[in-house]
Amino acid sequence: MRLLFDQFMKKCEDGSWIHLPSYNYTLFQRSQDISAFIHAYLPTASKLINEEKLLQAKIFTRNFEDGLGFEYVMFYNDVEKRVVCVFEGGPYLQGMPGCLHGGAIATMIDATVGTSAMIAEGIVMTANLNINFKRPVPLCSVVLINSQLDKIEGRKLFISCNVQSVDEKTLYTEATSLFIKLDPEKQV
Ligand SMILES: CCCCCCCCCCCCCCCCCC(=O)SCCNC(=O)CCNC(=O)[C@H](O)C(C)(C)COP(=O)(O)OP(=O)(O)OC[C@H]1O[C@@H](n2cnc3c(N)ncnc32)[C@H](O)[C@@H]1OP(=O)(O)O
Repeated sequence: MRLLFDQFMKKCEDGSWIHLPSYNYTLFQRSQDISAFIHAYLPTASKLINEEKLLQAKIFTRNFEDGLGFEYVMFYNDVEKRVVCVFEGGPYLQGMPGCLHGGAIATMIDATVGTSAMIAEGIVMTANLNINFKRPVPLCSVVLINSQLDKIEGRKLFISCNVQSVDEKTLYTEATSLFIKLDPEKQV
């Protein structure tokens, strides 16, 4: 993983790729920011959310001890509208023995295509995620999640994605997704 990280960091030197910052925190630093966001964009949901519990909120993929869960780093290429995630699923993400849980793969795909969508259009939500699991991903192996922004139609963003082995010889997973840019005028 370190080797791949270094290779991508090298690609960042000429500015063609950007190393996306890790976000081991909520997207908001202050509780008022979280409340303001939810009331603005998710007014219906906000009525059901316990504000005290909200203070304990953490990003799902950053909640395991180092090396045990989701280990990943993302890079972005603006010209190609691509996000690449270098991902190693740790031992706590096991599904079938020795294999990564499909839900963990789906989570990382969602996070990668979601990052693509957020970079393109800001506040978005996943409306649809279609995944074909073609080969089992070995637990604790490093894989590349490649996402590509295919098109934007109004508030809709179509993003495709695949998960491959580092040598690109094995295609583990393919996915397509639809994200919707949230409209604060709508009562979602
Ligand atoms: C350069 C450095 C920058 C660094 C930046 C780094 C940033 C990193 C930040 C971290 C990123 C982390 C990413 C994590 C991503 C996780 C995302 C989730 O899990 S989210 C959690 C999981 N997701 C949720 O919980 C979402 C729950 N769902 C919802 O809230 C709502 O359904 C909605 C908001 C998605 C759409 O509602 P609404 O706004 O009322 O929209 P409408 O109903 O009006 O539809 C608009 C159009 O879309 C169509 N369309 C819609 N849906 C579908 C569909 N399924 N199928 C097909 N089509 C669909 C619909 O037909 C219409 O088309 P048209 O007529 O215009 O042609």
